Amino acid sequence: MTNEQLLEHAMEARKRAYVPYSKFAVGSALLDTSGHIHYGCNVENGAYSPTNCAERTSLHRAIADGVKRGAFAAIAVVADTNGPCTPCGVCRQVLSELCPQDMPVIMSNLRGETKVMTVAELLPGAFVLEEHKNI
Ligand SMILES: O=c1ccn([C@H]2C[C@H](O)[C@@H](CO)O2)c(=O)[nH]1
Repeated sequence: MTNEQLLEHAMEARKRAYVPYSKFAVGSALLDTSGHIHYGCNVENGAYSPTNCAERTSLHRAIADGVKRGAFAAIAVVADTNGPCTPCGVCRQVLSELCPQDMPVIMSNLRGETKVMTVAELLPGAFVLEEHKNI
């Protein structure tokens, strides 16, 4: 699976975004170590705070589908941004807990401007539970 292919899946996922409030559609595609892809899109809510970002949608969906913590290979994120779309702070924390620290996060926009950073690069000094520190 190339970065470009995973981004194509994120573009597909983006079409499913539920964004009546911000109108800002985000798509993600999360590749697990078995080769399965888990789609994510942002899902907003009239009470605002229940809104879920695309990245967390795909991560939580994968966990609910039985993927274990750490068994992820890459995630692609795309939105109509000026530069590549980067995950918010909350999503960085969730990525940090569930994914390998060296996992690539492939960020892009609709013009195909792409940047790749690892989970650790996106959240230096992340909060880590004591029981996760030696894993
Ligand atoms: O990386 C990001 C940044 C924002 N959003 C969503 C949250 C909200 O629905 C909308 C505007 O912030 O975009 C994501 O899904 N992923």
